[in-house]
Amino acid sequence: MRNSTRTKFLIFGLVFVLGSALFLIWEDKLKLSQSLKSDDDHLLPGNLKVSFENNQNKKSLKYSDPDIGYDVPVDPAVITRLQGDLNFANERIKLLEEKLKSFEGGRISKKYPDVKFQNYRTKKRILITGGAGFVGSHLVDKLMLMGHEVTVVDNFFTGRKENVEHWFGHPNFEIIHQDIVTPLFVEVDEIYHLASPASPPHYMFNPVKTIKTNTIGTINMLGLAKRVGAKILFASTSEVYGDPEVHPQSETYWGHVNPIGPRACYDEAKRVGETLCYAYARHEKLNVRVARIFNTYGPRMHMNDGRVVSNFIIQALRNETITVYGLGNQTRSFQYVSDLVDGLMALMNSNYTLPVNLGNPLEHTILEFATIIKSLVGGEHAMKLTKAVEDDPQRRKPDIKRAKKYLDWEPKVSLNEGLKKTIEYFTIEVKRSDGHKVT
Ligand SMILES: O=C(O)[C@H]1O[C@H](OP(=O)(O)OP(=O)(O)OC[C@H]2O[C@@H](n3ccc(=O)[nH]c3=O)[C@H](O)[C@@H]2O)[C@H](O)[C@@H](O)[C@@H]1O
Repeated sequence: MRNSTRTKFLIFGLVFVLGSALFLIWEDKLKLSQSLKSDDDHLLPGNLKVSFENNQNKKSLKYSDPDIGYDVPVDPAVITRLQGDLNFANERIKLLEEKLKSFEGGRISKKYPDVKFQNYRTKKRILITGGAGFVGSHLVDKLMLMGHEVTVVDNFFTGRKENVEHWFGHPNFEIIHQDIVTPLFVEVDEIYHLASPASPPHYMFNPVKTIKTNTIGTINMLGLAKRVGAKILFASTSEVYGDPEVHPQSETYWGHVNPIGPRACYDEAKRVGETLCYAYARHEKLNVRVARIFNTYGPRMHMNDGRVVSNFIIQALRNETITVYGLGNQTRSFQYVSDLVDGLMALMNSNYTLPVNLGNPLEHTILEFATIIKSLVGGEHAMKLTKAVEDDPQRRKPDIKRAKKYLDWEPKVSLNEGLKKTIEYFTIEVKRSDGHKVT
């Protein structure tokens, strides 16, 4: 009796288990067909394998389980939608992979020029105001290659990020987007204070702003130098000599500036900048350097700078008429940017504290200069004499005896060599700005 009861229980149990299993399978199938009917792909169970089989023009879905195979008829619209979703997902993956690649290229595996190793005693922390500008960015390159820590501060009025972008992400490099008319707090050993618009059209664009940058901005930088005990170099200009009555101009000449003319915002502001430097030097024992920079040219000059070098080269490259202001017998002496950078560094590293002219004494009239550029660019270019510029200095040539004696510096790059490099640079810039592909 006992045994037959046990057997009955066993049979009952077996039937129950089998029944439940069959019910579960039926329920699963029901859910599947409902999910397909509901036309909602989010309900598709994860273990479904989609196989697009054409069976008498009907498409079917299958379980991925190899033991149990169901062919469930499905609406072709669902398959089309699934295919669309799959394509969309693949496109998104491709896009994300490309983004990841560019991110890695830009940040992680970026190649920098080889930078010299400096130990903690020789490595300097250097601030360059206007470091994204034409001269500033070449100075950045030189100091970075020497292995120093360089911080650039620029308001990007005439400076451009692309001038220094090759250093972005380097551990020795930092860039601050700020106008130096607002005080700046950084810990540095040396300051190269170059920030200011420099070409006549740029500095005349907003005269009051040019004055503020060279006065308030300079006070801020001198204050910073005082606070942190840094040495500071102020980028002054040959324009402090105005339209000179002494030729060539030596540092002992006090100049001939019209204090109320259109150039005064720059000339007089730079003169006040120098005055501020020596007031701080006398009263605050600040270690100052003053460079009087003469006409400088080279790659990274602004295309719309309006200066004679960029204007003439661009006009020649575009086969436009070369515009000579006035009679063209005014003179200038042009130095290549790498010579200037060497001079600035030599001055900073010297013990000489009075102003020093940095320029190339080779003097040309503007007409001669136009002819030189025409012959280097090649082709036939018309030349036109246009209205003279107000207060345009008529003669300019640096006396560089001081720089030779105290800095052991003189320019090395010939006009021919420097202009060829500059023309190469502008050839690419002109193509780019005219919408041509640059290879
Ligand atoms: O480097 C210097 O010593 C100072 O002088 C230059 O000012 P400037 O000499 O007037 O420079 P440019 O604008 O290049 O003019 C040079 C001469 O070429 C003439 N010029 C300029 C442009 C042009 O299209 N045609 C032309 O004949 C000007 O009238 C001027 O006589 C710079 O612009 C200043 O930043 C700098 O401080």
